[in-house]
Amino acid sequence: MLSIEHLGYRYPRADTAALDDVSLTAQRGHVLGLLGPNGAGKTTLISHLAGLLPVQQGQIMVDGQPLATVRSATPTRIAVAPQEYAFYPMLTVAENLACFSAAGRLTAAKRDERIAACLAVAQLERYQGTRAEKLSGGLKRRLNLAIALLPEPELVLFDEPTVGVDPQSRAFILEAIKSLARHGAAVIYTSHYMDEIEAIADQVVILDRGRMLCAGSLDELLAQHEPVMVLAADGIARDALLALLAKHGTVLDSSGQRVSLRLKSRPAEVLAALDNASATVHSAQFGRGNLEQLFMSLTQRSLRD
Ligand SMILES: Nc1ncnc2c1ncn2[C@@H]1O[C@H](COP(=O)(O)OP(=O)(O)OP(=O)(O)O)[C@@H](O)[C@H]1O
Repeated sequence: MLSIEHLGYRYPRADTAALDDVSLTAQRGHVLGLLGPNGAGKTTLISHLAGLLPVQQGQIMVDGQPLATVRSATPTRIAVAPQEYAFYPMLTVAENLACFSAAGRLTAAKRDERIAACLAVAQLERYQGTRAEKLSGGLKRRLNLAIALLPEPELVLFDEPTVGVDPQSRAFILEAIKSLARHGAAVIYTSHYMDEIEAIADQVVILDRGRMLCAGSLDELLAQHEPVMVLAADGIARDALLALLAKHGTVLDSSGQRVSLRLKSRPAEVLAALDNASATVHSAQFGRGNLEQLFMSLTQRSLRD
């Protein structure tokens, strides 16, 4: 449905590009997860799709037509749930929805139907009469979600919708977004939480400093990389432990005697080497890595830096 080709963007007077040669596609019925640390370019990408930034380099097409053409012909096909709260704080939940549905040029009959449906999706029925400014952080995010969904968009963009949200609302928002894709929308979801991307995304793009590091399904991405071992050992000095493990792979992360290692050797060889060095292994897990470890192995940095 959406195809971005070789997108590049540099903010006025910036030294480096915020986006550099980014190409991706988003399909109906799928969630595309855009994972990257602070400053990776996620918001810049979403801002392009929201029509807030002009295309400087490359192109963005929706069903074969330039995005700008689609946006001006049928603006409601694409919706954005931005990072900021996008509603009127002084109005109640119901008034906000009425106001945004009027702005979305829905017919009166359709308007009532959509308001009811979006209240239900965001489970905000109980809060219809509450002024938006009085809602908790999680409920405010849910109001953002309800407003974004009012016009039944075909492509929905979520820019870190769970920032500052309690765990219950977070789980709820993720589930609502997944169900949106199940009902046929194309969804782009940005986050710097790898567990959210792992939970929600059918396809994953990892962005860093404006560039795409890799793209594919979660399984494809994780299968391309060597397995990871996470172990805790003592009876051996930390420096000696790290030096020993460095012979068997790349140390991704370590804290005290707990180490994550991208393996080059077989796990049994690592355990035998530790045994020979009189180390006591308290726990060892072996398997494919996660997105955080993949990011670290590609950049030698943490997603959370
Ligand atoms: N208005 C602006 N003017 C100049 N540079 C900007 C502007 N907005 C963002 N940038 C820069 O562009 C780069 C990408 O920023 P962007 O906000 O898109 O990243 P992000 O992945 O959304 O980060 P975060 O997770 O912190 O929201 C960063 O280096 C940032 O400093």
